[in-house]
Amino acid sequence: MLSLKNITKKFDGRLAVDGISFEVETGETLVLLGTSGCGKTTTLRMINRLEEPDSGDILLDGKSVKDFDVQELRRGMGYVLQNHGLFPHYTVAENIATVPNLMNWDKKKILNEMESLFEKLNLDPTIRDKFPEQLSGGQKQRVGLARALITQPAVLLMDEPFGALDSITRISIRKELKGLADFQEKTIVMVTHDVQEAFDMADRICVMDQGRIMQLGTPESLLFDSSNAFVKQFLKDQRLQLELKTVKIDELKSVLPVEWYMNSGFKSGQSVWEVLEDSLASGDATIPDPGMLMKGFFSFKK
Ligand SMILES: Nc1ncnc2c1ncn2[C@@H]1O[C@H](COP(=O)(O)OP(=O)(O)OP(=O)(O)O)[C@@H](O)[C@H]1O
Repeated sequence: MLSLKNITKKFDGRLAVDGISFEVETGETLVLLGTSGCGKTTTLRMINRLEEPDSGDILLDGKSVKDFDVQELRRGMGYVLQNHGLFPHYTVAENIATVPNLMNWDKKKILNEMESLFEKLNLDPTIRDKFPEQLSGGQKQRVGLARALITQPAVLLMDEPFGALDSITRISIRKELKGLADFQEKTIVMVTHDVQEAFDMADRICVMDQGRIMQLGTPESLLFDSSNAFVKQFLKDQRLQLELKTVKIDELKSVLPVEWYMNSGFKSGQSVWEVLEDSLASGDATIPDPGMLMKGFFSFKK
């Protein structure tokens, strides 16, 4: 478990992070969400000591990060950046093997782990000997992820990891990652300013403004249980889509007619959004009456 306790950081006398506290459970994904300059990246960088807080403490499984050897601490935390952070003069294979080489892994183990990551991250194995500039944006980001994951760190820090990608690639990488067992087991802190991305990835979301936490909670609680004016305004433009993505079809059982529920081709656990999307994609309606579904959704919200 990762705990931040009353963390403060100033740059040139100005507070960038102002008394932040939160905990991230093992296996949980916490997303720091907020506009540019609200202190998300600084918060993330303090976790692996790329920045030092002015006050407060950060604990990893009960031990202050200050008491770790800094190299050892960073090796235990994968770090993924928006611009992938690959070394331009290293091949893909050399980039991914950087930390395993520092840890004196034998060549065979590195190759085996690399092969398995190529498969999991949908990377074409023929790019192994290419240099980053010869790759597409999506491939570079996948290589960046492979590099962060190869040593199986317990903690993964991700700073706008999909920010440089087009929206289609971004959505597909997000879906792939969320499906990976390696990913689900980790303690993850991810930074983004993209509201949809936060809602797609997070177990809990920490909305920040001017170095402070405005609200920290599940996507549901941010949408349906927020009295915070900043949070309301921040989610305003995308609220309907977020709500449709957050409410599960199973939750509408009590408000939809039984025959609608019985005759529809949805899978339990799908969000209302996914059911609508599937229905549109299939061409012939898999749900008998989409209007009925929307009616049910709005009456559920009341
Ligand atoms: N090394 C630094 N020196 C001086 N000021 C800094 C430094 N790093 C960050 N800041 C300032 O601290 C504040 C918070 O920056 P930070 O990068 O953490 O915000 P952010 O929410 O991640 O924004 P963005 O999404 O634009 O990266 C900003 O006002 C920024 O200008």
